[in-house]
Amino acid sequence: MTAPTTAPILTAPPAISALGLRKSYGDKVVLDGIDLTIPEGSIFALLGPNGAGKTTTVQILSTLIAADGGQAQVAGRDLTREADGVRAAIGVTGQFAAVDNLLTAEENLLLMADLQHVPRAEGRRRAAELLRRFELTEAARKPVVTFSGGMRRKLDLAMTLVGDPRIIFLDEPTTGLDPRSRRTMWEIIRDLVVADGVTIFLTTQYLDEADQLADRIAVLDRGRLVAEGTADELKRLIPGGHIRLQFADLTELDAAARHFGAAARDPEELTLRIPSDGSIPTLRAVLDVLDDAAVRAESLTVHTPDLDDVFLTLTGHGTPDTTTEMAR
Ligand SMILES: Nc1ncnc2c1ncn2[C@@H]1O[C@H](COP(=O)(O)OP(=O)(O)OP(=O)(O)O)[C@@H](O)[C@H]1O
Repeated sequence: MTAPTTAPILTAPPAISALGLRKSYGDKVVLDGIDLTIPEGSIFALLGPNGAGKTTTVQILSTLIAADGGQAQVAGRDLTREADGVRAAIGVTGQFAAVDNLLTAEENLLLMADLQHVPRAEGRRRAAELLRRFELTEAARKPVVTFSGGMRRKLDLAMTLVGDPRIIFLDEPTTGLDPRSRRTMWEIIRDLVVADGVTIFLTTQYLDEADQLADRIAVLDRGRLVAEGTADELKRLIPGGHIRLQFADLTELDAAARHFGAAARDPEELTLRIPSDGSIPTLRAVLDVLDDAAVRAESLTVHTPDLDDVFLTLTGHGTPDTTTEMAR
């Protein structure tokens, strides 16, 4: 037998791992056994509707509250036995933010640097760098109370970064922001991973946010993870694809509808929605049927399932807030 010639593959330990996390408030079970493995240098999204248990998960993993059961390691440290070590490695931004509205942006950052025991000169340097990076330099000396929602979120995140954390928890980082500010936040978040190699654990109610940002997504519903994977993997989990045919008038629509038994007919929109996997043979078959029947469609679009479909299928309910926000 010859000795192996290749070096053993060293895989980095996960930034966050959890097994069987549980939490109840009185009779109400909020987390019902959550397992997570999040690799270093990745963006993980915990996606769920209001009240699903997202904030509770962040609060437990960031040592703010204790779980009733299960175990977790964050930055290689045990959550309960080495809580101080966990705190030193993480930053938390979100619904329980530390921004003081009466102070200026700069004062908030310097205060945070002080609290983190960053030496005075280094604190000033980091504050200036963060203000520049988040395009807050001009507003640096203004009280935060005058800031827009987007500026406040940026400052909140900048304050988290003063301590140079390796793992960042972002609890609903773009809730309530207008579409433009959301895009800016997304760019900042992406850049953190690319430029600094940090790990990001974000919670969101927005399917498009998880789709845009996350390497992996877990869907949380009523305290349980109902699915986990990349956005594409999740989309593949479910059927729901269809071909949409648009017609010029009701006569053409009705003529077509007679040939597609399973199709949904929408007389107002003058469309026919035919369940389909979107493959070439099924497309060809649809076009052949239309040709044979001498029916003319104005346009044809193929719809592959998106995260909305996944969410609906997995949880049995939609995310009304998401729909409202995305429709703005
Ligand atoms: N301190 C508490 N005492 C009692 N119930 C609580 C407490 N904190 C959270 N809950 C309940 O636990 C459930 C999950 O709350 P959590 O804030 O984790 O949900 P979420 O997914 O973050 O929702 P949202 O998107 O609305 O922030 C909710 O029903 C909430 O009312």
